[in-house]
Amino acid sequence: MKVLVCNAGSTSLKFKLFNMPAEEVLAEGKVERVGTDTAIFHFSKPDGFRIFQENLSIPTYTEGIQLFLDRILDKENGVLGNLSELARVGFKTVLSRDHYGIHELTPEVLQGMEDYMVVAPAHNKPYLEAIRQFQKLTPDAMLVGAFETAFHQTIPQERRIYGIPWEWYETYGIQRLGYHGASHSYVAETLTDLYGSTGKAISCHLGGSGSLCAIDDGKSVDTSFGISLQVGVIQSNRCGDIDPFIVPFLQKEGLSLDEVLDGLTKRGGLLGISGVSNDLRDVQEAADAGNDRAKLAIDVFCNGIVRHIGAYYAELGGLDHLVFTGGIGEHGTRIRESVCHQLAHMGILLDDKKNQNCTGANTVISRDNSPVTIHVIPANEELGVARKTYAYLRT
Ligand SMILES: Nc1ncnc2c1ncn2[C@@H]1O[C@H](COP(=O)(O)OP(=O)(O)O)[C@@H](O)[C@H]1O
Ligand SMILES: CC(=O)OP(=O)(O)O
Ligand SMILES: [Mg+2]
Repeated sequence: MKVLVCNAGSTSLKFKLFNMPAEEVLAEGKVERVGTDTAIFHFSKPDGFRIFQENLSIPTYTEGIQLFLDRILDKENGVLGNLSELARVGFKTVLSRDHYGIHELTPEVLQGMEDYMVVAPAHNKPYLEAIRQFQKLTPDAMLVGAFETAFHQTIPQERRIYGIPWEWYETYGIQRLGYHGASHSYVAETLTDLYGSTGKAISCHLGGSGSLCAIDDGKSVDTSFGISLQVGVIQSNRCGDIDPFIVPFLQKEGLSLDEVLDGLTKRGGLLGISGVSNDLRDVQEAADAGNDRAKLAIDVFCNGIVRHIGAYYAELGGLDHLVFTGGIGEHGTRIRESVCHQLAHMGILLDDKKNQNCTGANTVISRDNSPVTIHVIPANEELGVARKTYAYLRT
């Protein structure tokens, strides 16, 4: 059965086409910097066929999806004769009111995504667009959503509950939910495959969005995202943790709620502090050229990671593995260096050479005598979604 997985990230669009249940990858594609004129397209097949294009104008996710579909349908180098060969399309969806785990994307589930648009605007919007595009393009395929919150259901209540009136929790379900479940669970599975158990681990998924997850014996026991994806470490253009009273204060100063939300969700984070870009590569380049705000943005980003690792170390009561994953986790050599050097006193001892030589593949980058083993594990969120999409039984 051919299963296509669509991972619409906040800055990127990733696809993997699987032959299931063999888990054979027939083709994969990635569009980076969606929504810009400097988008980058990668496409590859197991036979070695590769495409790499830079400086493309990809204003929306719809264009990015079409770019990938054109490639898989290409007469010469494609892998499908027709889109009707796709039996199922799995989406790494974020959240839908009252829906956790794996669901067929029925009108009710899509309505639940609409209902929660306000807490996940950078994610539910592109997913809804992508899902509607596939409803038209592949009317016979089953469309399935693997909602990110499922992995975090094991977080104990004292770390889920906010200090808010109890009826807000009961009436509106306001509590920490957590995201990046496909990535953090893949980290847990990979550590279990390598060591027989995760032990006490912290997974740092750092990409367009960033979240950390404390994992104890394979289970999520805390995470830095909340009910929304706006909190925790600073994100590429979202604010991360802030004092909630900034919102009414700015309103009182004359800004409308829409203006405040626009600032927090689109003009904050790395972009807001640096004033340069939401892409760490650009921010690093500016910092190297002497831009002080760019340097500060990187320092704030690293400090958030350090602070959360410290908190989770305390909650876990120790640490066996520290894992970096996601676009920045895999390629951000200097971010890993800065974070680990600040944590050497906790037994997180980086091998600088191994860190510099790491190409983003599955690698241990700690010193041989480091009490905590430090890993780079490339994210493979699509595999888990493919497995769940394939196994889904229509109810
Ligand atoms: N070589 C690199 N050095 C530093 N950062 C990088 C590098 N390559 C990618 N990144 C960062 O990774 C981010 C994208 O992460 P990714 O997890 O792929 O995206 P998304 O969050 O959209 O799913 C980019 O915004 C960029 O900042
Ligand atoms: C939740 C999620 O996957 O976010 P992103 O891809 O933006 O990191
Ligand atoms: Mg992502």
